Amino acid sequence: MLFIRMLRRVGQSPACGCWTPVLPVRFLGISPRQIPADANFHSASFSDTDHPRVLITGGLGQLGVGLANLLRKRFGKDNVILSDIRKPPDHVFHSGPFIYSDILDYKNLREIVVNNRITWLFHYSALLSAIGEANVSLARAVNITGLHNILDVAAEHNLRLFVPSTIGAFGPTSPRNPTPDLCIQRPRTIYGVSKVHAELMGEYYHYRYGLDFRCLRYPGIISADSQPGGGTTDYAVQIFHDAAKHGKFECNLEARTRLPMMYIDDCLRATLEVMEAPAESLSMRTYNVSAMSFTPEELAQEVLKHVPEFQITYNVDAVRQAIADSWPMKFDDSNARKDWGWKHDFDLPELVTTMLNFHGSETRVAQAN
Ligand SMILES: NC(=O)C1=CN([C@@H]2O[C@H](COP(=O)(O)OP(=O)(O)OC[C@H]3O[C@@H](n4cnc5c(N)ncnc54)[C@H](O)[C@@H]3O)[C@@H](O)[C@H]2O)C=CC1
Ligand SMILES: CC(=O)[C@H](N)C(=O)O
Repeated sequence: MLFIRMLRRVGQSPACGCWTPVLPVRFLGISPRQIPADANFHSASFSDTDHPRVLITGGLGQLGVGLANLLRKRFGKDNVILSDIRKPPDHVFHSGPFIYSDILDYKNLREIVVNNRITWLFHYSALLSAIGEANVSLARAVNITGLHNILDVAAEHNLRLFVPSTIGAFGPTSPRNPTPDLCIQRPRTIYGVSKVHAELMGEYYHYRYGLDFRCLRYPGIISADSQPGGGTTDYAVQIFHDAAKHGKFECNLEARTRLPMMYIDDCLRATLEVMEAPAESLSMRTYNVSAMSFTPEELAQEVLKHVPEFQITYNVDAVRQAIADSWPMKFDDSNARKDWGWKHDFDLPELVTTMLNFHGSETRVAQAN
């Protein structure tokens, strides 16, 4: 009887159309994860004056360390825990809290969340598009089973959860120029399939259990001081290194392949902004974000303005090319701009100047030593 009375209290919220989480998830007979009866339900929330306690999974990849730096500046060093299954380099280990966390180990995840009173979770662990095609079963485990663990731990402990999606969540039957937020999504990679799954599961948990799920579809991200982890857009990172060091670059995509891209500072700022946006401003839970779109040929032209001897040649990788040909050429991110004021800072000329300045100064230091 008690259970039935409690169920009756679960209502429809007029603002978001989602189920109000009157009941802790474990009281619903259809809980996302069976929790032992004696377990505490940690509805860890923080007041506006407190800082969130943050966990970043998969934090040693291309994006995680930069995100930790940004969040630590905002919330304090000790409030942001970086985690991964790999051993951190010295400078990362000494820059703030680091912890081992395998997202496939649910008990380990729960222990970390409880012991550290985590309130915000940024879920960065994944196998990217190209490496995912080379190892489908691992990609399925990490990107899909791992995500289920993350959703459950976030729902049980009332966390605000950020999961990045990607331009790779679209496929050849999606409109490609531009690609809106809502359209056909039939990706042909395990990476893309797992990211559509993440978008849908996150939104389901939001409407069903009241999980504060937030998701951005990132374009290809370009960073100077971190290496990409096996994606289709990796060429747009490597080109700067090779241009500064060798004055030439061999590209694994065709010259005409147009893809949406973004400088890492814009990407991480967008991530923090959507996490801090008032819930009422979010008309959706998954947004496209974009900054620029270019082809290898156009990028090379811009590099040439700074490195006059620069030469680009092409040695196309068939797997990556097929993936790129199925992805958006240009992203429509008007909803992000309208709802929570998204605005990028870096267009192609600023990106190229910034990247070459970084690599140029690194090369000069290396030559001097
Ligand atoms: N870098 C980019 O251009 C884009 C990235 N994204 C998304 O952003 C997120 C972060 O991307 P990157 O940093 O580039 O990825 P990355 O591939 O560089 O790093 C992923 C990290 O996940 C970790 N990992 C793998 N298996 C794990 C496990 N079982 N438990 C815990 N960690 C595990 C790896 O050790 C690695 O450090 C990913 O979800 C990715 O899909 C989305 C679009 C573009
Ligand atoms: C765009 C992405 O998601 C990633 N960089 C990849 O190329 O797989």
